[in-house]
Amino acid sequence: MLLSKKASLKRKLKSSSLNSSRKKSKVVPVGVDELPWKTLTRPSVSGVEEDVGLLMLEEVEDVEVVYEDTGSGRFAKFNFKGKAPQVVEDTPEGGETTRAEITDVSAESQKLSDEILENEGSEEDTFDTDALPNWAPHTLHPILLQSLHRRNFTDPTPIQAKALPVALKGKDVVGIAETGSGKTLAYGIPILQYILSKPKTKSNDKRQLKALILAPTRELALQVSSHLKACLSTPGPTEKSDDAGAPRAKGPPRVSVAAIVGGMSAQKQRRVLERGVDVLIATPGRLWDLLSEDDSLATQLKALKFLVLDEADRMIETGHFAELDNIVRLTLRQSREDDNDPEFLGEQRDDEEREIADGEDNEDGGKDELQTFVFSATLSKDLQKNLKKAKRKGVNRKATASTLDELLMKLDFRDPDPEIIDLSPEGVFVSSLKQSQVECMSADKDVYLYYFLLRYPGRSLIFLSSIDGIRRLSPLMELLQLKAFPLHSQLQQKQRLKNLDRFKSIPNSILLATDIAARGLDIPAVDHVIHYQIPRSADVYVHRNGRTARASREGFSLLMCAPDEKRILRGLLSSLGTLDSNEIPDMPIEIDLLDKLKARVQLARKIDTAQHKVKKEKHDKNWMRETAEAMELELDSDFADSDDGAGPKRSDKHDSKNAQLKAELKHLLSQPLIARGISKRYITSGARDIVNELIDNSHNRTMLGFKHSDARTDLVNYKTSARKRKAKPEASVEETEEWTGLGS
Ligand SMILES: Nc1ncnc2c1ncn2[C@@H]1O[C@H](COP(=O)(O)OP(=O)(O)OP(=O)(O)O)[C@@H](O)[C@H]1O
Repeated sequence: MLLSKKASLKRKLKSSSLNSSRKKSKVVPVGVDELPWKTLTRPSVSGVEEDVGLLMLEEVEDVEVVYEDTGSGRFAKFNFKGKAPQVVEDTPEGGETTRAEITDVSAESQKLSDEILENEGSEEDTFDTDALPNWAPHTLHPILLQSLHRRNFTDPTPIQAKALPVALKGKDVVGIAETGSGKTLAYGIPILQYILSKPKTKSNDKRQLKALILAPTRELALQVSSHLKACLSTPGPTEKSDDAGAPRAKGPPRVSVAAIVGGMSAQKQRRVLERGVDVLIATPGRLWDLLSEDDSLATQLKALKFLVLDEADRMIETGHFAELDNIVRLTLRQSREDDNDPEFLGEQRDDEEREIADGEDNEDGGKDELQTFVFSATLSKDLQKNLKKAKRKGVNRKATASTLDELLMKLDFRDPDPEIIDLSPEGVFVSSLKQSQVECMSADKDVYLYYFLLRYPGRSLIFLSSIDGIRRLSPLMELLQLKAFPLHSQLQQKQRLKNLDRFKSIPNSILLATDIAARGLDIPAVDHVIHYQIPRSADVYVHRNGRTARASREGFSLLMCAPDEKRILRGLLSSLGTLDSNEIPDMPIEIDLLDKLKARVQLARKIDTAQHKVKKEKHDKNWMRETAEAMELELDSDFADSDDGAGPKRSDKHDSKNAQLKAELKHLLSQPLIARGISKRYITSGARDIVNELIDNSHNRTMLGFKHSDARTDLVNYKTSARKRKAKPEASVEETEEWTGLGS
């Protein structure tokens, strides 16, 4: 049961059953504020409940809620039945605890908690660093170490190992490292470390914004927020051996982290901001909307301690440049604002002048206070060079090479030489990623895709370049009994998060996504990334592929390339500098099975078209009827379409035809898919021996005749046998055969 104490603070009230010892306890009526609330560890997955702007979740046990109807409405009363809060246990044995006493104790408890907050060295603040020797050089706060330990992050990742010493010293950092390499904590830890090392906020003080993290998509912003919160969660009372479940002293969270994104209640987000947060993660669009109506927030931006641009290159691509530019301007200290004055643009300053200017900045203490981090998996080498050159020599801002250069030039880097840490792999892609391609006609892509999904079950993320494509493919997948969820910008935010969570939690599922899912999303164990269309740029290809093979896991990607896309693919891969399309191996496909799958796909398409037609007819008819009613017109008998009961309605006829088609598809789907060379009569007499596979249960469940194998292994085996075939020119006809396509 959820109830709200203050508008912004939600608490979970658990009216639990009493154990025998608790039955002896006195029942005491108390106010909601006086209950012994316990802070809950919140789930780390992004979710609707979690991220709507709540500061914390709390629960309380042993409370009976009694509703009382009075003349002025219905009121809830809370009868506390359980063991008294820790501080209450001091009441003399047998002495009856009155409501007034609890109120006093509650005030006492608040005082106590404020005192604890002022003192260093609470229980949370200890950690045996021997348990994490590889983090020891960074001397992190015990809360961070506890969290790293709990999550089994025994070593910093390479980008963390390089970035942390520099960032913790207060330097600006531009970090480039492969997808899934732990960039979030590379900038997140220095921010949290800084805040945790400051005196704790008293419960009545409004927090001042210390860090602003800008991310290109809502999902990424929410994910960063969950990631940082997970670093701050300390074990709950039940996890502590020295604490027999007694609630701990209540206090504000050590660090408050909030996400501000579009598609969610702006009202709630405004309230969170009014209360004050330490770390704000935002998409530029929503933040700019809120900034334009909140002067105090704009003032807080001026005094920021950290500014982070996560996936900076993507942010400027998505039409966010204007908002981003405006927000970055607000973070500038006075001296740099002058720099950005249009009259100043294009002027060159020599090194000496610049040093003097920097010195002045440092003296007034303004500019020195902001530390800037820019992180991405893809920041071009040219851009990095420009950044260095421009910062060192003074910049001719009119001559910047790209929009991103322009934006980066505007950032308030405190250092003339921000530390550029480039750990992008030589071959652009993580070594644990295997890439493959399949060439086919556009019209055949659905069949090839269906083949791949049946042959290699797992968690597959399919990228399409248009929302229409997703709308077309979604119902098709459903009719083919595959679990597929759409993700695109025209879905409601709640639906987007729900679909993402379903995809995360169902191991054998499919996400049909546009490129809003290409960047930053950390979905555990994505087995396959499939490019249904060739991505529009090399960066997008890198980031899409980065959704698999994360955090040293293995991953697989499949490019589906139609003849008219070959040229684009060649250009895209050559711009990556290291890859030629011939170097991406062809995925082996059992051509013989495609015909069987084709029949299913064609029938599913037919049903979908028919369903769509019926829906459209119904919609048009309703519209006509409503319009006619509104205009007080009578519809003619043709339009009424046998609705007078004289014959079957047209829609009924369509429905029964659809039902027939569906039954046909159901029958097809129930038929086993049997590979060539298998005898249906005597399984032992076919060219392929499948008996052993059936006995040891190693067969593919949907395609009889294949072992249960993964796409990576099949690709490697196929490559090896292809090499052997090349060595022996008498390759079998079967292996070089091509599918003739969907046809009519
Ligand atoms: N030190 C560590 N040890 C083990 N796992 C880690 C460590 N740091 C981060 N991770 C995990 O690695 C995964 C990837 O991290 P993160 O999302 O920060 O990657 P990223 O580099 O930002 O990726 P992308 O470029 O795609 O945004 C996450 O699941 C995270 O929890």
